[in-house]
Amino acid sequence: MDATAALELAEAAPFSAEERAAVYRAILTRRDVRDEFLPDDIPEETLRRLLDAAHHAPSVGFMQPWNFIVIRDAAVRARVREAFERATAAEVEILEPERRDHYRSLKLQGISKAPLNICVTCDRERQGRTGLGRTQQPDTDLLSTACAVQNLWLAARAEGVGVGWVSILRDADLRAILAIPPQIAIVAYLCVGRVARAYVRPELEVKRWARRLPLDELVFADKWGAAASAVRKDP
Ligand SMILES: Cc1cc2c(cc1C)N(C[C@H](O)[C@H](O)[C@H](O)COP(=O)(O)O)c1[nH]c(=O)[nH]c(=O)c1N2
Repeated sequence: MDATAALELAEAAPFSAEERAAVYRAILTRRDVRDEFLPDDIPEETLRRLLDAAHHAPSVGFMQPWNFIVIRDAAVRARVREAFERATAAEVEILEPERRDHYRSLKLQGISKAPLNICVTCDRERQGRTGLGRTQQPDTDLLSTACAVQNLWLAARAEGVGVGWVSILRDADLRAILAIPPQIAIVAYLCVGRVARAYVRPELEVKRWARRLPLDELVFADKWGAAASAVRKDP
């Protein structure tokens, strides 16, 4: 092994029971927040920690393809909100007729209520047109950016900050409103703000739109479709 690199290895022992519990608590109680935002601004230090958590996500070839457009301007958010309304109208049209009223009753964004919005983008050419790990799987830059979003989302939970991901937005609308150049992909539009309360279960489950699938039906052993009885329910 490269002796200089070996000097950079540090112990990677398991966390203490308390630390582990905190990590799993963040994972299990993270929610997509739409309506529980408080109006208080997020302190700069907190925002910086959230963005730094995102920036420490894994990325293909250590590409770090992300950028974060932090949006506080109410006028910009109002334009995004209008774009959301247009996109919702289009989405409702393609739903089965019997689900349309249910869909319309759901709250699916907090664009104006949250004091802060963040648009997370992916520069698809940050390391040239391909790069380590992307030759066969070119979309791994987008997947890396999604990892950054998840890091931010989990860190936000620990900070008492709610995050809601809004994808009911036409790419062209967001691109025009935020002046995003063509080679940059839009990955996520997030509503971000302090929250005092959050749903215990996913809001879409509480409101009977969907339910959590049983994990056991999703885990296979060795090949697609083979039940994995070896994966125990209670770790
Ligand atoms: C890529 C992507 C895109 C969206 C979402 C999530 C993700 C990962 N979610 C949130 C989604 O509805 C939510 O994660 C699930 O319902 C599960 O709930 P919890 O996140 O566990 O609270 C979401 N929610 C919403 O109200 N409007 C939206 O447009 C979207 N879009």
